[in-house]
Amino acid sequence: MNTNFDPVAVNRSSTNETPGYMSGFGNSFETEALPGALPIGRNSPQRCAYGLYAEQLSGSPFTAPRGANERSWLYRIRPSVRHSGRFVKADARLWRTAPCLEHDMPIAQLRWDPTPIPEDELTFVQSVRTMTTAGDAHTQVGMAAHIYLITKSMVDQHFYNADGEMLFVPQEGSLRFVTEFGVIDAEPGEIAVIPRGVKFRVEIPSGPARGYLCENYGGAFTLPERGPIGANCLANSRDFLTPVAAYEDDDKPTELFVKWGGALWSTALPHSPIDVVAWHGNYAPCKYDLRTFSPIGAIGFDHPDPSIFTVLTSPSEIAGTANIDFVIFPERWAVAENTFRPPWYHMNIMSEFMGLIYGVYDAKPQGFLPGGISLHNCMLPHGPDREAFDHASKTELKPVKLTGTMAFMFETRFPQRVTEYAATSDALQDDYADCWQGLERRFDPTKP
Ligand SMILES: O=C(O)Cc1cc(O)ccc1O
Ligand SMILES: [Fe+2]
Repeated sequence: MNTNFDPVAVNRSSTNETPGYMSGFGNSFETEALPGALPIGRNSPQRCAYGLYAEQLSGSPFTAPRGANERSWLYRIRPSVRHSGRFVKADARLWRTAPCLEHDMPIAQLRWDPTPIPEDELTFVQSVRTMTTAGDAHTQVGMAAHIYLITKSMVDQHFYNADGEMLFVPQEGSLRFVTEFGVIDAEPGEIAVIPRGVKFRVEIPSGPARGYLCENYGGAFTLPERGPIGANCLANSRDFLTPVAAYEDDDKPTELFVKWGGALWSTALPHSPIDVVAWHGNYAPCKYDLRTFSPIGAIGFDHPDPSIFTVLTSPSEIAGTANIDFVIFPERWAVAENTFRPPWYHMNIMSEFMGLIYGVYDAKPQGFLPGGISLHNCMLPHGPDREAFDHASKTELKPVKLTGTMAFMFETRFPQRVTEYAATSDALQDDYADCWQGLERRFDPTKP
């Protein structure tokens, strides 16, 4: 895995296997896999080229303000309505949807070890295990945080999620998303965002894969405002990559799974739904290399709020109060003078689900492992463990580079409820809160 950003190593272009990407975030893209497949100057001609059907996929209400209005036009071999018409309930296994009140976990700071990848054959849909849920999918607010442990590619199977948009954070093994819009390859260090309603299958070209998944029931992820930072840095639009059109003309029957209303359903399709020959619009999947994030930080003193590391935000109706912030802690220099450099001790209204993709997280040098999880819910105190406190209080404050590290946070305004699976998982650490027990009294009124 390449933990350092090397622009040459970033796969932005075509390979023999995947047709390539277009650069930009939320652009009005247009792409066609056959010349002339895309109607010019109109969306819905009387007859589409090549006998294609025109279909609109909207991710926002038609009348959403322009900046939040998302839709694409797809030109496909068969319209999406060509399913069997009958949906049957499928086994959602450990995939849960908010509100999920199955477990009444006592309030606590929680931490899980990485969950080993099982031996059994598990496709993406079978492999999702929900750790936390927040809000209510039925009212399109909140989120769920899952892990996935995939050991088998989806073959003649596809999936779409009507309940939410999906933000994939690969931690081990790469994922190939064969989507209606084109093909995305994402490796650890990269993320992929699949909007609500987009059909796809997940393949594992390099073997078993483990990672994190945020299911966003609320407003679509978008770039945060930069405010006084200006027009550059943090996540730059051009580093988001959306696939060019690529289609399958395949009449093999396929099973289509749909997550809808908090349940998993399945129906039969007589053909591959990856049959979009051309598309245009601003509602499309994308990937982003987290190593292209340009962090802004304290170059004087003090420790800024972690919102400076926001990659994507899912807004709520209240300005500045995110449904979800996706925040990363990438490689960076720590240079602040006369400063306790790791995160301060804190209690926050937002609830923090953290994962580690690789390396060491500065506030938790022990016990928070790549593939592991910590959960610091609304108003539950947390901060550096004893070891991190001691080190940061005594260390010489010369410039230090935090290298080879990538932690992240799904931070939501809603308290996160722990699922039965998460609460009973062997990976749950029973001694996590002890990491702060060694923080003894240091007060001495005679020593200012
Ligand atoms: O709790 C954490 O480790 C995440 C975090 C990091 C930081 O730099 C400031 C606040 C915060 O919640
Ligand atoms: Fe925190």
